[in-house]
Amino acid sequence: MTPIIALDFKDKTTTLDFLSQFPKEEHLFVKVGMELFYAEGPAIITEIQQARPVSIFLDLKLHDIPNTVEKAAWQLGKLGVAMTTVHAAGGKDMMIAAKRGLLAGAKAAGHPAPKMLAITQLTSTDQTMLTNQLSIEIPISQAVQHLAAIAQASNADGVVASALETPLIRSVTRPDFLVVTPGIRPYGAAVGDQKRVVTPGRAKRLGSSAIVVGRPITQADDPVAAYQSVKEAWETAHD
Ligand SMILES: O=C(O)c1cc(=O)[nH]c(=O)n1[C@@H]1O[C@H](COP(=O)(O)O)[C@@H](O)[C@H]1O
Repeated sequence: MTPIIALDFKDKTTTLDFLSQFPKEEHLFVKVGMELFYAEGPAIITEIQQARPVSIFLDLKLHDIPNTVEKAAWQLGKLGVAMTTVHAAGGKDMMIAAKRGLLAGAKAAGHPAPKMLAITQLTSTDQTMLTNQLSIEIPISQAVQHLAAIAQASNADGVVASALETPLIRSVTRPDFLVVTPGIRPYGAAVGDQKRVVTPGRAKRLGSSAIVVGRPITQADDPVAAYQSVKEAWETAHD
């Protein structure tokens, strides 16, 4: 998979202006998150699909009781996106219900079902926060590995985690299980609110299935050049 660009923009105009810089021949993989989806609603998915060749990762991180999540997932399954997210912390019943909803919604709309990824521990979480705020006493890598195993047993197609945890996740999951890794920072890039960061080349070497990159591309002076540089580092596994 090519690097996934996080379209964390405030509205449709900003998003389509950003995308218009990229050559149409380039098939992009982009992520629509809460900010853009809440601003524009489901129509933003079609607008982006009509604007250029693209695959869409719709990242709304569902986390609620199983019945509510199943019904929300049914709505998302109808949209024709490639991937979507739930929180593994919602538990096994919730993830199984989410997958059921996605499959049924996609079937009703005649689309292939989106891959369901489970969030393990956010890349903005560090050990101090895990221990002091969430009261989880085990090492963060062990917490992530545990949630990945639960996610696989709950019909998830993969997880979202820091690339630092990919080898541990791979040790307890099947070979085609997806490990999608945000918190990616090329050397020298501002880390911002991320805690567990990795360069694109190292993420590849650690075994990530795909990387998610936002601000290092979207806030760059030349986003197309920044994207090409991330893509090259990812493809060659060099930094
Ligand atoms: O689900 C995600 O994509 C996600 C999970 C996670 O643990 N950490 C994380 O940063 N993300 C998302 O990945 C993107 C990272 O953006 P940048 O930090 O700007 O590269 C944002 O859209 C986050 O919402």
